[in-house]
Amino acid sequence: MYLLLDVGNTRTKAVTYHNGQFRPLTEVTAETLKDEAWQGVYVASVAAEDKISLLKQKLELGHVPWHLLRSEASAFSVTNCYQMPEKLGVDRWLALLGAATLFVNTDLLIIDAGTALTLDWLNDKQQHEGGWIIPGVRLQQEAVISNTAKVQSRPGEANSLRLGNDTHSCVENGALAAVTGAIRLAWQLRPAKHLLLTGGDAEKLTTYLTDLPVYHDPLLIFRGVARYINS
Ligand SMILES: Nc1ncnc2c1ncn2[C@@H]1O[C@H](COP(=O)(O)OP(=O)(O)O)[C@@H](O)[C@H]1O
Ligand SMILES: CC(C)(COP(=O)(O)O)[C@@H](O)C(=O)NCCC(=O)O
Ligand SMILES: [K+]
Repeated sequence: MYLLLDVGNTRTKAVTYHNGQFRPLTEVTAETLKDEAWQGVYVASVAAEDKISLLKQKLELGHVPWHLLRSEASAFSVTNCYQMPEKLGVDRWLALLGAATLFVNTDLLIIDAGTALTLDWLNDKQQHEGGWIIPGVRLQQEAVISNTAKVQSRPGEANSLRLGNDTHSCVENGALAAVTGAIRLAWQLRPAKHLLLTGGDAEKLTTYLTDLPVYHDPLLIFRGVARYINS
């Protein structure tokens, strides 16, 4: 049994991996992990470096081998287009590797709706063609709130594209419009066979993209991690 961790800028997601099966863990504490004989911990982290050593201590898993994954120029017949490949967020790299297990040699637009919203294109030769990074749904709201005097709102659950009629609804719905608008522009500029969506806001966003071939997969990054375990 392996423990897989995806450490993002907002929260840490965890799954167990055994015989090709993923099982999400809702609680990740020393107490909930202590009874398992872990074969290894695989970590995809875009957080500050010191966060991992703290996590290792906190989870009391110092005796288990930890593997910190890094973005590469190429692996598993997938290529990374960055001139400095290690600079591509490892979550984005693993999402590309995960996507290529679901749809082999297929044009894909891969979107991770996390703290930031990342959009990456993978072509049918499994070459990463590049992408975009924009503020995610919550950051869109925070950007306006923290840089203006009179938008005294608080980031909330953006749940509608209707025209707002007070500051709060204008900020919330505007954030959703910015994100879904960027996704639609991405699709218009360069459509693909499928639009793969993952991340904390993925489920919410699918509601506004029902006319596009959206494939929602909460495990996308972990599918990428599993390729390193199986290799
Ligand atoms: N239980 C939750 N805790 C925190 N954020 C959540 C939760 N469920 C959905 N979200 C949404 O997910 C976003 C973070 O997505 P996530 O993929 O976890 O980010 P990251 O990978 O950057 O840590 C938040 O901005 C929030 O809108
Ligand atoms: C773009 C990201 C911040 C997204 O991370 P997240 O919002 O999901 O926590 C992360 O992939 C990252 O730090 N990337 C490094 C820069 C790059 O990908 O070019
Ligand atoms: K992420």
